[in-house]
Amino acid sequence: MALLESGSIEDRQKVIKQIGDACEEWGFFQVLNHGMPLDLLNKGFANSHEFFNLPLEEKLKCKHPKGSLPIPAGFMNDMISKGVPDAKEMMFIYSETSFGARFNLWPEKPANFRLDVGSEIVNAATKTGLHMLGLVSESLGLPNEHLPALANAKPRSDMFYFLYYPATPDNPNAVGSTKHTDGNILTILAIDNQMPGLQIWRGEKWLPVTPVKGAIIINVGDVLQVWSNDKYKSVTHRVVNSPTKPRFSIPLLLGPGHDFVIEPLVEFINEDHPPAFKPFIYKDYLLARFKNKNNTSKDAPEISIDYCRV
Ligand SMILES: O=C(O)CCC(=O)C(=O)O
Ligand SMILES: [Fe+2]
Repeated sequence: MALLESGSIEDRQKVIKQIGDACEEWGFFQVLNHGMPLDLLNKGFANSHEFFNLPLEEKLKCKHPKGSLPIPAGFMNDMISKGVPDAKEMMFIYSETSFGARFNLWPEKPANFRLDVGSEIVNAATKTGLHMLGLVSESLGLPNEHLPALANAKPRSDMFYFLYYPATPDNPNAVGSTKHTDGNILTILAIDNQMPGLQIWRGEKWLPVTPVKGAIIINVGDVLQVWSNDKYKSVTHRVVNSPTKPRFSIPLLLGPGHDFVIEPLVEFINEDHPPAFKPFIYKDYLLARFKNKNNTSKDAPEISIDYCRV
């Protein structure tokens, strides 16, 4: 991304085209010189290590009672997919401008968690995410501000996860995040120490994403797939645990307005490309996905964006 600031107009166009090609072809890409200060990311991971290393009783102090919320906030260690527990723990935070901010639960330890994470880091990551969305907007031939403006309908639905995938020496096949697509617009993902484990589904097999030092990973979510009328792909991915090393990651799921109607944008509809999706209210989709995730039955159907197809 350094070329965006310092390069020629042609350099800038080259970077924008690379972003567009990656969104179309892979749904995932990595970015260097992304503008998210590395010291803030380090501070985020320092807080994450300290929090997840606390005794379980301490972490459970910021867990919402089951069923008390439409969508969870705070600590979670009992996520389950099709009857199999996810081998991970999570601290789930809504950004200050999100509809869910009032549900946040903050740990007492680490002492600075709320200040460091809740304000400074979340705000910087949101800014980086909106900046990336502006470039994605350009890559679709739209003005830079177009998609960020659509994303900005209040109240927002951004979600911020702190994820911890423990080492699983007794289970070499442990899966911390089971296969899914992201339901939001764009995900901005930081991975501590370039730990492997993230895989994307491509060509009928799992391909590893190998994190580059200092890079953040960006991936297309379902909403961007709908807005672009299937041009950009929200790609299925998962995370497998390591038998020897714990893994820490921090994704920001940049979402649209909670009450916003999502549908293919007119710019991507023409005779050859009629609307591929029916309009839907974002929160309805979000809630359906969460309910589905909490359905512990092995035969639960998977709610994906395909449910919204015409
Ligand atoms: O931990 C990761 O690297 C990715 C997690 C993920 O895919 C998600 O939370 O949606
Ligand atoms: Fe994901």
